[in-house]
Amino acid sequence: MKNRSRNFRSRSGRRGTAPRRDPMVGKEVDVRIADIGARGDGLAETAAIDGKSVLVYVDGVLPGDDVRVKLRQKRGDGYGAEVMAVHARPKAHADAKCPHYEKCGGCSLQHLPDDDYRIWKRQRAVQAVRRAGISDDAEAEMLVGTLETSPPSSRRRADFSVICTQDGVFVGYAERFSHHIVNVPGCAVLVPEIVEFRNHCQSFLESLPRDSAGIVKSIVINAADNGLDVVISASAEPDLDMRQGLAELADFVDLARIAWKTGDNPTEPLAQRRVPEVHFAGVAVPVPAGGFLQATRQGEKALTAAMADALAHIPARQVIDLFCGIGSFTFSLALQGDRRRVLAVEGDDTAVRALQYAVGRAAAPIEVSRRDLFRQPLDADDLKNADVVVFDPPRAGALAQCEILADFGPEWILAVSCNPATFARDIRLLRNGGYELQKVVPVDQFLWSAHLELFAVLRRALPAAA
Ligand SMILES: C[S@@+](CC[C@H](N)C(=O)[O-])C[C@H]1O[C@@H](n2cnc3c(N)ncnc32)[C@H](O)[C@@H]1O
Repeated sequence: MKNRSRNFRSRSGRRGTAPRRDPMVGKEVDVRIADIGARGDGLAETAAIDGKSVLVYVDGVLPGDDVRVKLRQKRGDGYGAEVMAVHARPKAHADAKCPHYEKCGGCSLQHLPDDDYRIWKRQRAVQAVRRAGISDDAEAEMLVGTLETSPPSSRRRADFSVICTQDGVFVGYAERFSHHIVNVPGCAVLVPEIVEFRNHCQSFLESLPRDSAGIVKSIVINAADNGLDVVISASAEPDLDMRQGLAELADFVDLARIAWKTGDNPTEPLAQRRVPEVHFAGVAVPVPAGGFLQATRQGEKALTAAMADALAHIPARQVIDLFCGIGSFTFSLALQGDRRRVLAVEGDDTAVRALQYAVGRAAAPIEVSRRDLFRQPLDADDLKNADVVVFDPPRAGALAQCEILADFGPEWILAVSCNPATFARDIRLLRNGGYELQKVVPVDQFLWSAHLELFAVLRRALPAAA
């Protein structure tokens, strides 16, 4: 038989064999949605070419929906699919809350009725607890508290992609099923100041010649307590018109600061009208350009309150706050309730400097240390005087640190996580090292999306008395 696979030249110039087209891709099949998966898609099954069952991930559906879908692309162990026709919807879908819902890929779960959404999100926490090794369903259910949800119009950080072409200027989020960017002038999750600034920004870029506007690639905006802090990332340095235009825009909308970043170069402030600041436990902390903030003030408050609640029952003098950022938790750990000494550890230099500055001004009992906790986690000696360790790592989790905590950690650990998968892995490690998971609080700062924050209290089981 003739071999139909075409020879082609790869980018490296070497000859290879073109990947064979997957015969399932493009196929239309009828499915019934069984469940909502971890990323918020409806889950269904269909028969593959070999007759075996494969998973189908469908956007914008509810369990029980009967739909005809087109398989679009291979996705992990199954196929991503798009609804072509609805045969039956036993349960009504909720009306979208955002005018951009149909196009924008940002918050894909607006079609879930409110109660179903809250139950689904809380169940993500219950599943993470099960994956951490607690196989008893009733026990996992009992450990997980009520979902703390941030309201619409409360997200204080936006990371917009920007595309300026002859077709127009787009400042927003990736469209569903595509790399196109959709403008979001009425985004329902961001704080109104950010939405308003996005709209001004789009108009400003539209007023420029396209090749001049075309260097802008993304805009990161943090709503600090005293105004917006904006970082524009671009492929080239700004020309004079761009600099002047952005400085005027900063004036017009009363931005705290606007800065420019070309490639990997350091960020250059274009206009600073005041230093952007946030307050933690009453202490003003300068926000580094593009620095990390908890996504909503309400989410930060819920996490801090859960921490204070746990600490009310823990006699702690010495606390270690790992992956502390600019101190969202550090100041309340040190200054609220019993005054405690805190060692705050963070890898990012700009965050460390901002925190050190605020600690100095507040004369707080906090020592700040810069350290890469992936490569050089705290060891047994570093941990020996701590009563409590708090950690809040990025999405990758705190594997290296948890391996050491499992053997040498203090009696109490308070864990925060923005990724249920790495949360489950890290908590399992700690449980294997002798910690008992006592409580989990799910915190929803990313309304109508699949993202979830988790707070957990762990206590080292004491050896039984002889
Ligand atoms: C989820 S944020 C939490 C920050 C802080 N706890 C808060 O709530 O604002 C994770 C933090 O870990 C820091 N980080 C990331 N990788 C790190 C590493 N390898 N070592 C130390 N810190 C790191 C980031 O800079 C960031 O500040």
